Amino acid sequence: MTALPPFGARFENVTVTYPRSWSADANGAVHRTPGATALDGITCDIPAGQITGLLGRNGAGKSTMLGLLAAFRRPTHGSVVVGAGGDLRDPWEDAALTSAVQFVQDGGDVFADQKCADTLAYYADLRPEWDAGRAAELLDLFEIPVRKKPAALSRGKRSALAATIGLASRAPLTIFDEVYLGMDTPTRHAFYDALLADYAAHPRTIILSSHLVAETERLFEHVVLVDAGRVLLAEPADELRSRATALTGPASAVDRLTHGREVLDRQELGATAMVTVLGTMPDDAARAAAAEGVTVGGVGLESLFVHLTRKEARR
Ligand SMILES: Nc1ncnc2c1ncn2[C@@H]1O[C@H](COP(=O)(O)OP(=O)(O)OP(=O)(O)O)[C@@H](O)[C@H]1O
Repeated sequence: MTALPPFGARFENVTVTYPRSWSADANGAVHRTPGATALDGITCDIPAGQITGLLGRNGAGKSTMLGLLAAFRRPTHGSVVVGAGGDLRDPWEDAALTSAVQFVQDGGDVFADQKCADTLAYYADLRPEWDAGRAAELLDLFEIPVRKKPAALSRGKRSALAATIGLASRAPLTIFDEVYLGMDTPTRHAFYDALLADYAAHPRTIILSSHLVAETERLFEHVVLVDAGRVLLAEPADELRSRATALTGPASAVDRLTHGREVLDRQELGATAMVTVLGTMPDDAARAAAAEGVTVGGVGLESLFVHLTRKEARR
C-alpha cells in the first residue's frame, strides 16, 4: 500500500465548553460538576510532516485540543480541520480522515480484559498503514507479554503498549497524549529514540503533548504552547529557543552583564553563576562577555515554558 502523505491541521477560533454534569453517590446524594471553558477561541496550525510539541500546564487544554483532531468531540464554536496536501476538512464522521488519525492516550484505548494480541489485531484492521513487523519489534523492545490482558500489565507496560500502537500505526497524523506518564526513565528514552528513528524512516505528522519539557524538547521541530485554554505561541522550536540567552561564568561578571534584563532563571554553584535572560545578546556584547570568562549560549525550552506559563504572566 502507498503511504498517505502527512496530515496538517488547523484550529480556527475554537472554543470548547464542557457542560455541567450531575452524578449520584451510593447514598443517593447528588453532586454537581461545574462546567468549564477548556478552549477559549484558539487559532493555530499544526504543520504537516513535522513533530510538534503541544506544551502546557495541567488543565491547559491539551487533551481537549487533541481530542478535536481525532474527532472524539466537536468544538462548541469555531472549526477544526485536518488533511493532506492543503485539502483540510472537518474530521467529524469522516471515516477516510479518522482512519488516518491515531490518537494515543496514556493507558491507551485497549480491550482491557482480552489479550494484548487482540487489541493489536484490532488496530491492525483499523489502520490501513499498520506495520506488523514494527509492532513486533516494539513489543520485544518494551518486553510486553502479548498473551496477557492489558488489565494485568503494570502501568508502565500499559503505556508502552499504547506507544507501540501509536508508532506501528504509521498514521499520517499520529498523536501521543502524555503517553509516557507511566513509563520509567529508561523506557521513556527508548520510546523517544524509537519515535525519532521511526519518524526518520517514515515521515509523517506527529504531535506529542507534554509537560516534561526538558526531557522531550529534543524531539520537537514545532511548538504550540497553551495556557488556560489559550494559545500563547505556535512557532518553530528553534525560534522559541532564540527568545532567551544563558550566561555562565564568574557570578559577579554574570550579574553585571545581566543587570536590567528580565531574568528567567538563576543558578549558582560556588563562584559560578548561570543566569537565563529574556532576549538575545548582540555579538559585541557576547565578545565582551567572553573576555570576562562568561559563556553566552542558547537555552532549553523548559525555562521559557516555566516563565511564559507562570501564574503572574497571565493577564
Ligand atoms: N469531561 C470534562 N468535563 C468537564 N470539564 C472538563 C472535562 N474534560 C476536561 N475538562 C476541563 O477542561 C480543561 C482542560 O482540560 P484538558 O484535559 O484538556 O487539559 P490538559 O492540558 O490535557 O491537562 P493535563 O495535562 O492535566 O492532562 C480543564 O479545566 C478540565 O478541568
